Amino acid sequence: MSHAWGYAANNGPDRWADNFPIANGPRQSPIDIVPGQASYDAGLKPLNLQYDPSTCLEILNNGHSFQVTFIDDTDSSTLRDGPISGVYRLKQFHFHWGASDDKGSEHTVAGTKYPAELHLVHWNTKYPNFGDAASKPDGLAVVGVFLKIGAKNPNLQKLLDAFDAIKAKGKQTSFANFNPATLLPGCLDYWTYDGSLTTPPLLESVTWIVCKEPISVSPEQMAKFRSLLFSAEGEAECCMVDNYRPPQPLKGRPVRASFQ
Ligand SMILES: CCOC(=O)CCc1ccc(S(N)(=O)=O)cc1
Ligand SMILES: [Zn+2]
Repeated sequence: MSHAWGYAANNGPDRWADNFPIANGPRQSPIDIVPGQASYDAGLKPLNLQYDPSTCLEILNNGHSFQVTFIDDTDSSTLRDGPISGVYRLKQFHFHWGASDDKGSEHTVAGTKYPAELHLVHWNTKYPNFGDAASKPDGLAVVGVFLKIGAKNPNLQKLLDAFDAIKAKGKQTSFANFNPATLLPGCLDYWTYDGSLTTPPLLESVTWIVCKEPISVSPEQMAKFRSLLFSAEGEAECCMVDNYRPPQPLKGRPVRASFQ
Protein backbone atom coordinates (compact mmCIF):
# COMPACT_ATOMS: atom_id res chain seq x y z
CA MET A 1 0.00 0.00 0.00
CA SER A 2 1.60 3.27 -1.09
CA HIS A 3 1.57 5.91 1.68
CA ALA A 4 -0.52 8.97 1.00
CA TRP A 5 1.11 12.04 -0.48
CA GLY A 6 2.23 14.87 1.75
CA TYR A 7 5.09 17.30 2.22
CA ALA A 8 7.55 15.17 4.21
CA ALA A 9 10.84 13.78 2.86
CA ASN A 10 9.28 10.36 2.17
CA ASN A 11 6.03 11.56 0.52
CA GLY A 12 6.70 15.14 -0.54
CA PRO A 13 6.90 16.95 -3.91
CA ASP A 14 10.06 15.09 -5.01
CA ARG A 15 8.18 11.76 -4.65
CA TRP A 16 4.82 12.71 -6.18
CA ALA A 17 5.85 11.50 -9.66
CA ASP A 18 5.98 7.92 -8.26
CA ASN A 19 2.17 7.83 -8.20
CA PHE A 20 1.35 10.87 -10.36
CA PRO A 21 3.66 10.83 -13.42
CA ILE A 22 2.01 14.03 -14.70
CA ALA A 23 4.21 15.69 -12.06
CA ASN A 24 6.79 15.87 -14.89
CA GLY A 25 4.24 17.10 -17.46
CA PRO A 26 4.42 20.11 -19.79
CA ARG A 27 2.19 22.52 -17.82
CA GLN A 28 2.93 22.00 -14.13
CA SER A 29 2.48 24.56 -11.35
CA PRO A 30 3.62 26.59 -9.54
CA ILE A 31 6.23 28.57 -11.47
CA ASP A 32 8.70 31.37 -10.82
CA ILE A 33 7.17 34.48 -12.37
CA VAL A 34 9.84 36.74 -13.87
CA PRO A 35 8.14 40.11 -14.45
CA GLY A 36 10.68 41.21 -17.08
CA GLN A 37 9.89 38.11 -19.15
CA ALA A 38 6.08 38.42 -18.92
CA SER A 39 4.30 39.90 -21.96
CA TYR A 40 1.81 42.72 -21.42
CA ASP A 41 -1.44 41.74 -23.17
CA ALA A 42 -3.80 44.69 -23.74
CA GLY A 43 -6.52 42.18 -24.62
CA LEU A 44 -6.66 40.84 -21.07
CA LYS A 45 -9.80 42.05 -19.28
CA PRO A 46 -10.02 43.10 -15.62
CA LEU A 47 -11.00 40.30 -13.26
CA ASN A 48 -14.72 40.20 -12.51
CA LEU A 49 -15.15 38.50 -9.14
CA GLN A 50 -18.67 38.43 -7.70
CA TYR A 51 -18.94 36.52 -4.40
CA ASP A 52 -22.08 35.95 -2.30
CA PRO A 53 -21.17 35.41 1.40
CA SER A 54 -24.31 33.31 1.89
CA THR A 55 -22.71 30.56 -0.25
CA CYS A 56 -19.99 30.06 2.37
CA LEU A 57 -20.49 26.63 3.97
CA GLU A 58 -17.70 25.30 6.19
CA ILE A 59 -14.04 25.42 7.15
CA LEU A 60 -12.02 22.21 7.37
CA ASN A 61 -8.56 20.75 7.95
CA ASN A 62 -8.00 18.25 5.11
CA GLY A 63 -4.55 17.22 6.30
CA HIS A 64 -2.80 19.27 3.61
CA SER A 65 -4.15 22.78 4.29
CA PHE A 66 -7.25 24.40 5.71
CA GLN A 67 -10.02 25.04 3.27
CA VAL A 68 -13.22 27.12 3.18
CA THR A 69 -15.83 25.45 1.01
CA PHE A 70 -18.73 27.09 -0.84
CA ILE A 71 -22.14 26.01 -2.13
CA ASP A 72 -21.61 25.87 -5.90
CA ASP A 73 -25.00 24.74 -7.27
CA THR A 74 -25.78 28.23 -8.68
CA ASP A 75 -23.88 31.15 -10.22
CA SER A 76 -23.91 33.06 -6.91
CA SER A 77 -20.13 33.23 -6.42
CA THR A 78 -18.30 33.51 -9.71
CA LEU A 79 -15.23 34.58 -11.64
CA ARG A 80 -15.73 36.06 -15.11
CA ASP A 81 -13.59 37.94 -17.66
CA GLY A 82 -9.86 38.30 -16.94
CA PRO A 83 -8.11 35.72 -19.18
CA ILE A 84 -11.04 33.29 -19.17
CA SER A 85 -14.18 32.80 -21.26
CA GLY A 86 -17.52 32.01 -19.69
CA VAL A 87 -18.45 31.67 -16.03
CA TYR A 88 -16.42 29.85 -13.38
CA ARG A 89 -17.94 29.08 -9.97
CA LEU A 90 -16.07 29.39 -6.66
CA LYS A 91 -15.65 25.95 -5.06
CA GLN A 92 -13.20 26.62 -2.23
CA PHE A 93 -10.24 28.61 -1.08
CA HIS A 94 -7.18 27.48 0.89
CA PHE A 95 -3.63 28.55 1.68
CA HIS A 96 -0.02 27.34 1.52
CA TRP A 97 2.59 28.59 4.01
CA GLY A 98 6.05 28.04 5.47
CA ALA A 99 7.64 27.16 8.80
CA SER A 100 9.22 30.63 8.79
CA ASP A 101 8.48 33.95 7.10
CA ASP A 102 11.17 33.48 4.41
CA LYS A 103 9.20 30.77 2.56
CA GLY A 104 5.70 29.41 2.07
CA SER A 105 4.30 30.68 -1.23
CA GLU A 106 4.09 28.32 -4.20
CA HIS A 107 4.53 30.87 -6.96
CA THR A 108 7.60 33.05 -6.59
CA VAL A 109 8.36 36.43 -8.18
CA ALA A 110 11.87 36.71 -9.62
CA GLY A 111 12.88 34.11 -7.03
CA THR A 112 11.22 35.90 -4.12
CA LYS A 113 9.17 33.68 -1.81
CA TYR A 114 6.31 35.11 0.24
CA PRO A 115 5.35 33.66 3.65
CA ALA A 116 2.02 32.37 2.33
CA GLU A 117 -0.24 32.20 -0.73
CA LEU A 118 -4.05 32.13 -0.98
CA HIS A 119 -5.74 30.08 -3.72
CA LEU A 120 -9.35 30.79 -4.74
CA VAL A 121 -10.45 27.76 -6.77
CA HIS A 122 -13.13 28.08 -9.47
CA TRP A 123 -14.54 25.60 -12.03
CA ASN A 124 -15.86 26.18 -15.55
CA THR A 125 -19.65 25.90 -15.70
CA LYS A 126 -19.47 24.54 -19.26
CA TYR A 127 -18.84 21.27 -17.36
CA PRO A 128 -21.38 19.64 -15.00
CA ASN A 129 -19.32 19.78 -11.79
CA PHE A 130 -15.89 20.45 -10.25
CA GLY A 131 -14.64 16.86 -10.58
CA ASP A 132 -15.44 16.76 -14.30
CA ALA A 133 -13.99 20.22 -14.89
CA ALA A 134 -10.77 19.29 -13.08
CA SER A 135 -9.97 16.82 -15.89
CA LYS A 136 -10.33 19.39 -18.72
CA PRO A 137 -7.62 21.74 -20.00
CA ASP A 138 -9.90 24.79 -19.47
CA GLY A 139 -11.73 23.35 -16.48
CA LEU A 140 -10.38 25.36 -13.56
CA ALA A 141 -9.26 28.91 -12.79
CA VAL A 142 -7.35 29.62 -9.60
CA VAL A 143 -6.73 33.15 -8.35
CA GLY A 144 -3.52 33.32 -6.34
CA VAL A 145 -2.85 36.08 -3.80
CA PHE A 146 0.47 36.49 -1.99
CA LEU A 147 0.59 37.25 1.76
CA LYS A 148 3.30 39.66 2.95
CA ILE A 149 4.32 40.29 6.57
CA GLY A 150 2.85 43.56 7.81
CA ALA A 151 -0.19 44.82 9.67
CA LYS A 152 -2.70 42.43 11.22
CA ASN A 153 -5.30 41.51 8.62
CA PRO A 154 -8.77 41.67 10.24
CA ASN A 155 -10.37 39.66 7.42
CA LEU A 156 -7.83 36.84 7.76
CA GLN A 157 -8.46 36.93 11.52
CA LYS A 158 -12.04 35.72 10.99
CA LEU A 159 -10.56 32.50 9.53
CA LEU A 160 -7.93 32.13 12.24
CA ASP A 161 -10.56 32.48 14.97
CA ALA A 162 -12.09 29.21 13.74
CA PHE A 163 -8.81 27.26 14.01
CA ASP A 164 -9.43 25.84 17.49
CA ALA A 165 -12.25 23.77 15.97
CA ILE A 166 -10.16 22.39 13.08
CA LYS A 167 -6.70 21.89 14.60
CA ALA A 168 -6.34 18.25 13.54
CA LYS A 169 -6.70 16.52 10.16
CA GLY A 170 -10.32 15.66 9.40
CA LYS A 171 -11.88 18.31 11.66
CA GLN A 172 -14.45 20.66 10.17
CA THR A 173 -16.97 23.19 11.40
CA SER A 174 -19.70 25.34 9.91
CA PHE A 175 -18.50 28.69 8.63
CA ALA A 176 -21.14 31.11 7.39
CA ASN A 177 -21.38 34.52 5.78
CA PHE A 178 -17.73 35.02 4.94
CA ASN A 179 -16.98 37.16 1.89
CA PRO A 180 -13.76 35.99 0.21
CA ALA A 181 -13.59 39.30 -1.66
CA THR A 182 -12.31 40.77 1.62
CA LEU A 183 -9.11 38.74 1.05
CA LEU A 184 -8.38 40.34 -2.33
CA PRO A 185 -5.80 43.13 -2.73
CA GLY A 186 -6.96 46.63 -3.69
CA CYS A 187 -5.29 46.38 -7.10
CA LEU A 188 -6.24 43.35 -9.21
CA ASP A 189 -3.37 43.55 -11.72
CA TYR A 190 -2.34 39.95 -12.51
CA TRP A 191 -0.09 37.54 -14.33
CA THR A 192 -1.69 34.57 -16.09
CA TYR A 193 -0.42 31.29 -17.55
CA ASP A 194 -1.65 27.76 -18.25
CA GLY A 195 -0.78 25.35 -15.42
CA SER A 196 -1.92 22.63 -13.08
CA LEU A 197 -3.09 21.77 -9.62
CA THR A 198 -0.12 22.19 -7.28
CA THR A 199 -1.00 19.07 -5.30
CA PRO A 200 -1.87 15.57 -6.44
CA PRO A 201 -3.60 14.69 -8.72
CA LEU A 202 -1.59 17.58 -10.34
CA LEU A 203 -4.12 17.75 -13.19
CA GLU A 204 -3.16 20.15 -16.00
CA SER A 205 -6.50 21.95 -16.00
CA VAL A 206 -5.78 25.31 -14.35
CA THR A 207 -5.72 28.79 -15.81
CA TRP A 208 -3.58 30.51 -13.19
CA ILE A 209 -4.31 34.13 -12.32
CA VAL A 210 -1.68 35.45 -9.87
CA CYS A 211 -2.25 38.89 -8.39
CA LYS A 212 0.74 41.24 -8.43
CA GLU A 213 -0.22 42.99 -5.15
CA PRO A 214 0.00 41.03 -1.90
CA ILE A 215 -2.29 41.30 1.12
CA SER A 216 -0.93 41.74 4.64
CA VAL A 217 -0.56 39.18 7.42
CA SER A 218 1.01 39.84 10.84
CA PRO A 219 3.76 37.67 12.35
CA GLU A 220 1.30 36.61 15.06
CA GLN A 221 -1.23 35.58 12.43
CA MET A 222 1.41 33.51 10.63
CA ALA A 223 2.14 31.77 13.94
CA LYS A 224 -1.57 30.84 14.13
CA PHE A 225 -1.38 29.26 10.62
CA ARG A 226 1.51 27.13 11.93
CA SER A 227 -0.56 25.92 14.90
CA LEU A 228 -2.64 23.64 12.66
CA LEU A 229 -1.67 19.97 12.40
CA PHE A 230 -1.04 17.64 9.44
CA SER A 231 -1.88 14.83 11.88
CA ALA A 232 -5.26 13.55 13.05
CA GLU A 233 -6.43 13.34 16.66
CA GLY A 234 -4.67 10.48 18.42
CA GLU A 235 -1.67 10.56 16.08
CA ALA A 236 1.74 11.99 16.94
CA GLU A 237 1.36 15.74 16.46
CA CYS A 238 2.92 17.14 13.26
CA CYS A 239 2.66 20.90 12.69
CA MET A 240 1.14 21.95 9.37
CA VAL A 241 3.99 23.98 7.83
CA ASP A 242 5.86 24.03 4.51
CA ASN A 243 2.78 22.73 2.65
CA TYR A 244 3.98 24.22 -0.63
CA ARG A 245 5.28 22.77 -3.90
CA PRO A 246 8.37 24.54 -5.28
CA PRO A 247 8.37 26.17 -8.73
CA GLN A 248 8.28 23.81 -11.70
CA PRO A 249 9.88 24.10 -15.19
CA LEU A 250 8.14 26.64 -17.45
CA LYS A 251 8.78 24.46 -20.55
CA GLY A 252 8.28 27.33 -22.97
CA ARG A 253 4.94 28.55 -21.64
CA PRO A 254 4.09 32.24 -22.10
CA VAL A 255 3.31 34.28 -19.00
CA ARG A 256 1.10 37.28 -19.74
CA ALA A 257 0.60 40.43 -17.67
CA SER A 258 -2.62 42.44 -17.45
CA PHE A 259 -0.57 45.57 -16.65
CA GLN A 260 2.39 47.50 -18.07
C1 LIG B 1 -10.54 15.73 -9.02
C2 LIG B 1 -10.17 15.91 -7.60
O1 LIG B 1 -9.20 16.94 -7.54
C3 LIG B 1 -9.15 17.67 -6.41
O2 LIG B 1 -9.86 17.47 -5.46
C4 LIG B 1 -8.14 18.79 -6.47
C5 LIG B 1 -8.25 19.74 -5.30
C6 LIG B 1 -7.26 20.88 -5.49
C7 LIG B 1 -7.74 22.15 -5.76
C8 LIG B 1 -6.85 23.21 -5.93
C9 LIG B 1 -5.47 22.98 -5.82
S1 LIG B 1 -4.34 24.29 -6.03
N1 LIG B 1 -3.26 24.25 -4.84
O3 LIG B 1 -3.66 24.05 -7.30
O4 LIG B 1 -5.12 25.54 -5.96
C10 LIG B 1 -4.98 21.71 -5.55
C11 LIG B 1 -5.89 20.65 -5.38
ZN1 LIG C 1 -3.35 25.67 -3.52
